[in-house]
Amino acid sequence: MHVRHLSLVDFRSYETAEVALEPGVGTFVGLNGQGKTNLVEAIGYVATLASHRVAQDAPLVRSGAEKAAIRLAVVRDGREQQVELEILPGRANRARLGRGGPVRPREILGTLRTVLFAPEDLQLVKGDPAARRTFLDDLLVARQPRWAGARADYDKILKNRNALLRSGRQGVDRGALEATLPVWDEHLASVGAHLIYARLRLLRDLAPYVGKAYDEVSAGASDAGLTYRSGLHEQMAEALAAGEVPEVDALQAAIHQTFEQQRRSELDRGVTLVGPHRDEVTLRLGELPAKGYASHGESWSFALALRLGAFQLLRHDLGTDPVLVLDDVFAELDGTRRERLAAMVADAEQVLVTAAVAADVPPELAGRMYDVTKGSVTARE
Ligand SMILES: Nc1ncnc2c1ncn2[C@@H]1O[C@H](COP(=O)(O)OP(=O)(O)OP(=O)(O)O)[C@@H](O)[C@H]1O
Repeated sequence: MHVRHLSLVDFRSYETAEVALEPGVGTFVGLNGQGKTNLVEAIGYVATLASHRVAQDAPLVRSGAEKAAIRLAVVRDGREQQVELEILPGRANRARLGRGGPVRPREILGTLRTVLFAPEDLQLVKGDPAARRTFLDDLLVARQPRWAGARADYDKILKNRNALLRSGRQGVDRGALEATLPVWDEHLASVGAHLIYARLRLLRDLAPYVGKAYDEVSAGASDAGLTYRSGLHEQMAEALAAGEVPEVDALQAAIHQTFEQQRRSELDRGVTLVGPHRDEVTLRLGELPAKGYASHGESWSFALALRLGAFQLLRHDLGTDPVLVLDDVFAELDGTRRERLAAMVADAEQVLVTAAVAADVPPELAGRMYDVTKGSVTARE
């Protein structure tokens, strides 16, 4: 798939922008702070309903404006679909597909698929477990948008269960608490088991692509791997770390069993200690964890391999390429990695690149150039 046109109103630094795009490579070039990343951030937002840079929506709206709008024309297998999103911080966003009436924002997920690689991705390797959980869960949704609903349900259940446990610490009658808690245990175990199951299947499918991408980026046989580390009881945790994918029922039973083991700690601490929100994915190079052991260059290669692995998995699953976005990454890579990356993505249907200096982008990947200067985007002839 590819984006044929991008329109912005009051998004970040843009009052308005109209950008015609083409399949193949498009490179946005401009000095720092001119608005290159803002363009690809808007495209990524339509694909994921989230920014790769900020957790809140307010910074996405041009300072002084009340709302921002992004409109895209997306082409898949020769058919074009219009998708429009209005961002209203503090309120529900509004979405529209084609010429139809408003739809719930979640319904536009799947219209556009993107894989975005940015300097922030180094945190996938060096950062906290939350970054890797988000990577995995975002990829679940990119693969099958219905997982967005399960994720939201899980977050709600977790919030309610935590509130109940906290109320226990604040002196609410423990009898009443212990009568209500099983209801939330049941909800959490049910949705949580499905989420863990989906993550395990995703990891199993993704790992070979990541291993292959790592070897291509680093030109070596490094045995890059992914391991699921679960807070479930010991026997189950060992099985999951070994790459087993149990049935949902078995995972659900394991969550209940671990709740029983952890009951006292949960009541004392007032927080849920069991479930997918406590699990983690570790990245390995051979037997060593990447975090804390990998060199700076190896960490970059791993981050890149995760994104390129995701790209290959989606390409295989969907039968069409997601739009690949390489935001500001060439300046971070050494010459060899730059060239290997360029060779690896050259056959993607659409690659959007941002760079402060055109010379950082390998010439074979430069494609169509766009100059970005404060508030305007101009395609070079
Ligand atoms: N909500 C907003 N309202 C107005 N301007 C904004 C808003 N958010 C960001 N900006 C401006 O957008 C600019 C940053 O744009 P962007 O991040 O796209 O830069 P860039 O061209 O990718 O730069 P670099 O090469 O440094 O990464 C900054 O000048 C910033 O002040």
